[in-house]
Amino acid sequence: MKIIADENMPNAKALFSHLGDVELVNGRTLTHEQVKDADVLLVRSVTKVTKLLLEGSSVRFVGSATIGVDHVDLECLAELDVAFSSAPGCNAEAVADYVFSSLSHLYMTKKVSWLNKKIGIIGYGNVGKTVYDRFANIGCQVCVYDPIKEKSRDFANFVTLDEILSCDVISLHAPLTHSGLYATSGMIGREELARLSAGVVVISAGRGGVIDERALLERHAQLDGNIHLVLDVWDNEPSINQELVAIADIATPHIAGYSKQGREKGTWMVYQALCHYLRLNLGVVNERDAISAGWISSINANAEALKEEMLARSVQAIYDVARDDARLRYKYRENKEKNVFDWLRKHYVERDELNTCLIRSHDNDASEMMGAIGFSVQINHN
Ligand SMILES: NC(=O)c1ccc[n+]([C@@H]2O[C@H](COP(=O)([O-])OP(=O)(O)OC[C@H]3O[C@@H](n4cnc5c(N)ncnc54)[C@H](O)[C@@H]3O)[C@@H](O)[C@H]2O)c1
Ligand SMILES: O=C(O)[C@H](O)[C@H](O)COP(=O)(O)O
Repeated sequence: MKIIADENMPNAKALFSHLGDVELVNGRTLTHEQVKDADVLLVRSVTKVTKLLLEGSSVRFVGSATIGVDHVDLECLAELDVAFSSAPGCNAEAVADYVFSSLSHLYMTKKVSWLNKKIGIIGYGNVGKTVYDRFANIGCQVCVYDPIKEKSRDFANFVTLDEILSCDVISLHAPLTHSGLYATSGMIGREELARLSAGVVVISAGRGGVIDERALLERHAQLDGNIHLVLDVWDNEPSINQELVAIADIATPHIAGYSKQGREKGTWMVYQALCHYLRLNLGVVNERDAISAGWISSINANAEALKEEMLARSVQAIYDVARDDARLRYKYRENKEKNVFDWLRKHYVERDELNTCLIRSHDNDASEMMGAIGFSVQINHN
């Protein structure tokens, strides 16, 4: 069996080699010629899986080690009778870590406070719910807009999009969709942006294309720059708008989900799906071996510090998003790589998730908050 896999898929050779010959390729530039005699195609979000790529090939199974599936033409796969599987939720914890690291950065560098503010989330899927639960468990006033999930029985504080737009922090976690009643392409346009108040924090870590970037630049100018932008996803990646980079508080190259565990889990989930498709017993490699435990470190929570500062400094000890923002700005300035955006992603130094770090504390309140924000917690009774 011939398996073509994106070279940025961690552990692909280690996991899939017992199933067939694994060839690693650049997913962004993949052609029909390269896949035509493959049986299995394993991709990440940079590969457009279309009729053009697959028609006339021997590919029978496509796996995407990602949460988002907007790069895959699912109708075409069904038409060609090609099985498909993605990795729902694989990096939801990583994206939530990104959100809280960004808020930590804004607090520590500009004293932008979020703890007692109104938080609005767009999209209540695996990522949105993880982010929502963290805010809710910390004790924040949090609401969510998800007109599709609202109809299910999930309990959450569902509100209108208008109400979300009046919040102090808005975090976007909807997929990119172009059709249907609730299509998200351009859903945060000029009209919606006009409703944002000065001082708002907007975090975009879902997909580029959900916010209208031109309108965002205009609104930023209208508010005299008094809007905090945290941008991980962009229109037209990998050629991103440098005007927008310049005004963003945090600009990163679509790495919100790039924790070591999140990326490995993506590969592992696709591996499981392929084994299932091939009707193979999954015993050959177990999950414990496929996903790193992380370097379990521990932090003593300092309950004396201000709560928001304690949270911020602890989060930053494990993942400080400023490192990714600085790297992006430096690399674009230096501009020696042909494709800075993809280079940064390919050479990303993964980080561990907050949950790989154990918080030790005598203080119950501090422990509870640290647990709520994503750490593992051990309460010290002596
Ligand atoms: N930046 C990153 O690294 C990164 C990492 C993971 C996921 N993502 C993106 O985040 C998206 C969300 O991830 P997820 O795991 O929560 O996906 P999911 O499929 O579990 O959930 C998506 C949610 O969005 C809701 N939704 C759909 N249309 C909506 C609309 N018009 N308004 C509000 N909500 C709407 C859906 O009902 C669903 O509940 C993914 O589609 C992916 O594109 C980005
Ligand atoms: O959808 C996802 O899972 C994320 O956006 C993912 O982190 C994208 O990473 P890529 O596949 O582009 O490496």
